[in-house]
Amino acid sequence: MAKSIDVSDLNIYYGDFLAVEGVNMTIKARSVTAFIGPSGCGKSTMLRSLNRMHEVIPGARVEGKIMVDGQSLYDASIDPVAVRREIGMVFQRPNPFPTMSIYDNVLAGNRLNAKKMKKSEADTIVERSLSAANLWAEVKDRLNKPGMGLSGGQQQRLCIARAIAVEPQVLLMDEPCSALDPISTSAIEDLIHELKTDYTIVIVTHNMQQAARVSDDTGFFNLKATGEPGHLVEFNPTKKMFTQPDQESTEAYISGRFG
Ligand SMILES: Nc1ncnc2c1ncn2[C@@H]1O[C@H](COP(=O)(O)OP(=O)(O)OP(=O)(O)O)[C@@H](O)[C@H]1O
Repeated sequence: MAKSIDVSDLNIYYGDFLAVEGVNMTIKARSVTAFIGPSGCGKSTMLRSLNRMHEVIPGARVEGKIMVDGQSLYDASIDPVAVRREIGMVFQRPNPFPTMSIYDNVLAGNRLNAKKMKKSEADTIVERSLSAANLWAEVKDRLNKPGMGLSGGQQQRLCIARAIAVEPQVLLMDEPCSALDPISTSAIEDLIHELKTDYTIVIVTHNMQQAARVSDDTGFFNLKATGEPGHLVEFNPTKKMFTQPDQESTEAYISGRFG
């Protein structure tokens, strides 16, 4: 199910503005890759280019190549809607659909994919997804209650359940814990650790400790100067990155000397 992603010579634009320049990296299947770097260096932009969410913004485009298990993501024959189904996304703020029950929230993506489901099939998907998101035990007796009635951390796990209900190959997470308290953050980090046995996970985080705790590989992005495009300074196994980085600027950022 999980897929690897090869990025080569990637430039990412908003209209004429080159936001991210010249990225090369390989994201391994069944692993967690973290993107770190100071504000505005293009981490979220980079993440959104990996499931073609970037181009939803008028004028936004990419140059270069992204290969997902050998298939070109931006090939003319590829349907971006299908890509977004296979490469799911979890956002900074938990965003359950406010009028839907917990049950219906989990199934929202499956229902968008149109085909009619039997009740038993739907029940199975709901239980499997909520269990995988470590939320089943907490909500199994109130599946028909509103998703918005859950705590922030539970809502974020509900959003992760919704993302995995459609059985994606890759999960992109854009600062998934930034709106959560430390206990909920720890629950999500444990979950990320478990999910990587089945999924390729890419996470943007401002939290160095979190990157060190959850990821196998880390990409450090930076700006050469204000107004310049963001670029990938270093991409290495997280252990190496946090103990013996290749670049001085990585060390300065990680040790809190800038950004
Ligand atoms: N919709 C947009 N239209 C135009 N420019 C944008 C848009 N979104 C982001 N940018 C610009 O692209 C650059 C990279 O932004 P991005 O949000 O990817 O950075 P980031 O590293 O994720 O920042 P942060 O850590 O603050 O979330 C910035 O200069 C930003 O102003």
